[in-house]
Amino acid sequence: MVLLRHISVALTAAVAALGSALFLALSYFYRRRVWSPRAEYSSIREEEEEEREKRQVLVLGLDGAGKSSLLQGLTPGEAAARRGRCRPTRGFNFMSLDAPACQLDFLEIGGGEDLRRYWLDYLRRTHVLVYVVDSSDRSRLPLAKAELHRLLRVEPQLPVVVLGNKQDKPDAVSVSELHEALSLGAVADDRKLFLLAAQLDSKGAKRRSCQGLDTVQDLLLQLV
Ligand SMILES: Nc1nc2c(ncn2[C@@H]2O[C@H](COP(=O)(O)OP(=O)(O)OP(=O)(O)O)[C@@H](O)[C@H]2O)c(=O)[nH]1
Ligand SMILES: [Mg+2]
Repeated sequence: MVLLRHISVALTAAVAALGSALFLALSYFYRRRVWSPRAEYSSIREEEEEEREKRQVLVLGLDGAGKSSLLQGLTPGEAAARRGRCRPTRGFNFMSLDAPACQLDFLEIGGGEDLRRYWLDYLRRTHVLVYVVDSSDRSRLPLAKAELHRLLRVEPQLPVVVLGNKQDKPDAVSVSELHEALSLGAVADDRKLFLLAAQLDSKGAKRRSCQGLDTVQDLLLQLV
């Protein structure tokens, strides 16, 4: 009887010791995985870096100017096959471009009359404005100018790239005429403002024939 009691006490002690050892091992393991200050610090740093590397490019301009064509032209890979098949944007259109230094997030808001009232809502969150103009749409150049200057008044410091698109069309105005028609000379000297000629729709041809794309991309990477 006494022997049995000794064996039972010994077994209880062994189970208790094993349990404690297991508990200590598990606590140590989870403390290292969950609470390590170094791990927490590095995950915060990673999130911050991810956030810091994103830059938003807002793409605006009247309907039919070529905003979606710009986004398609800049999209690498599969989308290239769909170039030249743009439909009017009924809301917004988004595309990301991974550059070595950062991620460029392009956001196009449709240029139809009903959508233009929303343009201002997106200005404050953006790093660069790309304003696309149909250089051949002569009758609507005054409207394109009025809408551009409305945007410029709201964000006096925002860098702006104006693209004089559809330069392939015979009735397109030249870049200097566009400068005049859009009253770009009246824009404050301290604003970063660029006017580039472009031909963004290649009707299914390769990127090389979409004139202005590489220049636009390089310029944007410098501005953001
Ligand atoms: N000839 C010519 N056509 C172009 C050029 N760029 C765009 N287009 C055409 O113009 C039309 C309108 O282009 P989109 O890119 O859809 O215009 P958008 O500014 O996105 O228009 P919304 O989405 O309606 O605001 C399409 O049929 C394009 O194929 C260009 O450089 N030359
Ligand atoms: Mg569009």
